[in-house]
Amino acid sequence: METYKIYIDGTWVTADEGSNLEVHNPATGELIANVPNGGEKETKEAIEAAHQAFTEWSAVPANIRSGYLRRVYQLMMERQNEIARVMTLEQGKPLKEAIGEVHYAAGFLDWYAEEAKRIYGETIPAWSPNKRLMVLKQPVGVVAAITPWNFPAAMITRKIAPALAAGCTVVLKPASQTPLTAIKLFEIFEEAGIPKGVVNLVTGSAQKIGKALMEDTRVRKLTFTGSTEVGKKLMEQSAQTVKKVSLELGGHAPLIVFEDADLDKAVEGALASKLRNCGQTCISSNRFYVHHKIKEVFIEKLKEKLKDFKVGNGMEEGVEVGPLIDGKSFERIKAQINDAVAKGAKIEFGGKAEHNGITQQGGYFIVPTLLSNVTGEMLVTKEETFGPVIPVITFETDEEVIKMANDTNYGLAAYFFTESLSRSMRVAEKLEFGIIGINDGKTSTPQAPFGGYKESGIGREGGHYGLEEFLEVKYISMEI
Ligand SMILES: NC(=O)C1=CN([C@@H]2O[C@H](COP(=O)(O)OP(=O)(O)OC[C@H]3O[C@@H](n4cnc5c(N)ncnc54)[C@H](OP(=O)(O)O)[C@@H]3O)[C@@H](O)[C@H]2O)C=CC1
Ligand SMILES: O=C(O)[C@H](O)CS(=O)(=O)O
Repeated sequence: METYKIYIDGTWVTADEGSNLEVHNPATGELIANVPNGGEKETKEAIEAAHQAFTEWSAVPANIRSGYLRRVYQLMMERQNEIARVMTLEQGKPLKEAIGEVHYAAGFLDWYAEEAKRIYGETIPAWSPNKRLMVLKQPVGVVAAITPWNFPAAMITRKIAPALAAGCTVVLKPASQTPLTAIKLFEIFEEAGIPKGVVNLVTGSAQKIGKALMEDTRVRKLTFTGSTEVGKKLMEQSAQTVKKVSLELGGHAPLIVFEDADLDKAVEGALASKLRNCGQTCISSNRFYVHHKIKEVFIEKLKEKLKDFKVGNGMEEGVEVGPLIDGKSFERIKAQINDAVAKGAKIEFGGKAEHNGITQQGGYFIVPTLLSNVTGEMLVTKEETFGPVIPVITFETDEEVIKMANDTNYGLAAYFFTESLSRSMRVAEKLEFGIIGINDGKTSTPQAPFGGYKESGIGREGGHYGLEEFLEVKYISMEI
């Protein structure tokens, strides 16, 4: 069994106490690797390394920084199969989807290699003839990045690429379920020649690492993707030293199928948004609002398509829906299905929780489950599902469905299908979500701003917006 190391100040090291964290394959339950169980000591060493490296790295000319990012992009694309295989082993997503994520993740390096060269300031016409006013954009400093297990590569590069482009240095804590993909990326950062201390990787106790990062005044920025619950905790902790924060948190996306929708397009978009990563994404549609006049035909079309989806080990050819990440997720989703049925929902497809039992060398699989007769009292319409469950709720008027769609504390993504241009603009403007898909269930791309309203987060990642999160604005007034 291989035991990996963490990367601090340009060196691969073990954890001081020598203890390790186990990494398991969610499709089989088997132990696949050990990684260091780092804590306060390793985190402080990583912060010191990033702090020492910041002065030099922030002074590296933008085109040189851009060159480093471009090299990382090239290496990621050259090693995409190796990275994808590790990702499937530790996270479970089908290999084809893992390759797609590596391309998505590398796309942030490609985009920010260019953005690094365009961090413009400005001059402002002064009101006094003997003054000159200007604005500089400068890197915020040492960045703490904490990432989730559902996109083990993309959530790292979506943070590290703009941070390095801006001239910041980084300490990363990846999710404990998926550290191996992070290690692969740091091998590439090292191979690309990124100077020591600029990027640092610590695996281990979330609480200890998080506390050390949040308490340290040298850390000037927190960028986090994960649950709203943890995001709130980190936001509280970062307030003690007034860190800048970017938070990409939970979601509960509505997907609306209007009476005039192209139903084949709607079915395709619904399944794309729902079954990507086995529904374990914050922008997965969680509530399917279907106009009452087309509900039956929509459900029949969905059922026809669902029959084609093969559930299983992501390493197997043709598998399109892998396992859930762990037993906790499995139990939550089973409870949501059982709650819905107990309150009158009908299982139109799936519902079988194929639980081989992780203790008996099995994984946690749930057949994509289509529920009809769903009402607002059911857990599936309130709690983030993070799994392959499709609850269908009917509606009659535009006003009614917009009100239902907005009735959540989340505000990350929303989708709707209609062939009407005027309805598209009216509904898009009224939906209280940061990401809107119109006849489109696959919205994520490196060049666009990703982020949410309300308790889905603060700030944006991707596009030129993502760079601003790592920059300070300095105003200079000069008397001449
Ligand atoms: N917005 C999004 O993109 C995502 C949202 N989620 C939501 O979060 C739920 C749970 O998923 P999960 O990955 O466990 O998300 P968490 O929010 O629990 O974990 C996300 C990251 O935060 C770390 N973390 C957890 N607690 C702390 C803490 N107190 N201080 C510092 N870091 C901490 C985790 O480390 P460790 O792994 O060591 O616990 C992990 O690296 C999902 O069911 C879903 O609802 C999940 C993934 C992505
Ligand atoms: O599309 C994406 O980038 C992911 O859905 C991000 S998240 O689910 O981890 O927020």
